[in-house]
Amino acid sequence: MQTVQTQGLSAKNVHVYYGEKEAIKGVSLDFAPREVTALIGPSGCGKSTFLRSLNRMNDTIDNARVTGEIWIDGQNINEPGVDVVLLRQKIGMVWQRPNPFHKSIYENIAFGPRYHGIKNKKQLDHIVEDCLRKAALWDETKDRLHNSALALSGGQQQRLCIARSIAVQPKIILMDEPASALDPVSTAKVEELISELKQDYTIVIVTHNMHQAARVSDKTAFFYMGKVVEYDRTDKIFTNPSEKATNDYISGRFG
Ligand SMILES: Nc1ncnc2c1ncn2[C@@H]1O[C@H](COP(=O)(O)OP(=O)(O)OP(=O)(O)O)[C@@H](O)[C@H]1O
Repeated sequence: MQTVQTQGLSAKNVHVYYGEKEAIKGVSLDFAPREVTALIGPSGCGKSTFLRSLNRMNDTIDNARVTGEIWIDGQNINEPGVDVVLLRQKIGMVWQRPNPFHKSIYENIAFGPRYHGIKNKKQLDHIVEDCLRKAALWDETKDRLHNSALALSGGQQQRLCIARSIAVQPKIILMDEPASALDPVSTAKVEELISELKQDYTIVIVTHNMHQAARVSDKTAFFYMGKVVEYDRTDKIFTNPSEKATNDYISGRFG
C-alpha cells in the first residue's frame, strides 16, 4: 500500500459523481492538525458532498461514486479494504440537525466507547463526564444523566452530539452547518465550543454564515460549482481575497 506522511488530513484530486452528474470536480485540500477550516460557497456548490467524502459517508448514498485520494495517518481511505467503522472513529461527524439517539444522555456518550470495547463502568462514567465537560454541557446535565436526551433543548442536543462525537477519541471532526438550526445563544455556545475543541482536534466545518466562518475558522475554502476557487487564511479570504468570485460571494453579490 502506498503511504504518505501527513500529520493532518489531505484530499488529492477528489471527484464525486451522482450518477452521471459530477458534483465535485477535482478538489485537493490539506487540513492542518488543530486548525478549523471552513468550507463556504453558494447553495449546491458541493460543500456537503465534499465534506462527506472525507469520512466515506458518500458510501451510504446509492448513486454516489468518489474518485481520488483522502489521506489520514499515512493511509488513503479510498483504498479497498479500509475498515469504515474504524475510519469513522477517527473522523467523526456532526450534522446540521441534532440527532441524539433515543436513549439517555449517558447512553448517548457511552454507546461509542462501549461499541469499541470499553465495558468498565468507572471508565465509562469518566468518559461521559469528560466529554460532557468538554462540550460545556456537564453543569446542565450532571443531575439528569439518565433522562432521555430528547428532553434537552435543540442547542443542548447539538452539544450532546458533539460530546458523543469526541467520546470515541477522533482526530478529526466534520461539521455540516452544525449551528444553522439553533437560536443565537445556542449558536454562540457551539461556536465557543469549536474554538475550544480545536486545541485537540482538526475541524472541518461547512457553514452558510460568513460571520461564523470568520469567527471560528483559521482557514477558509471557497467552493463554487464543484471546485475550490480559493483556499487561504480566513483573515485573508475575508479582507483581501485574491479571486473576484470570492470577493463577490463574501460581499453578498451572489449566493
Ligand atoms: N444524493 C444526491 N443525488 C443526486 N445529486 C445530489 C445528491 N446530493 C447532492 N446532489 C447534488 O450535488 C450538488 C452539490 O450538492 P451539495 O449538497 O453537496 O451542495 P452544498 O454546497 O452543500 O449545498 P447547500 O449549501 O445547499 O447545502 C448539487 O447540485 C446537488 O443537487
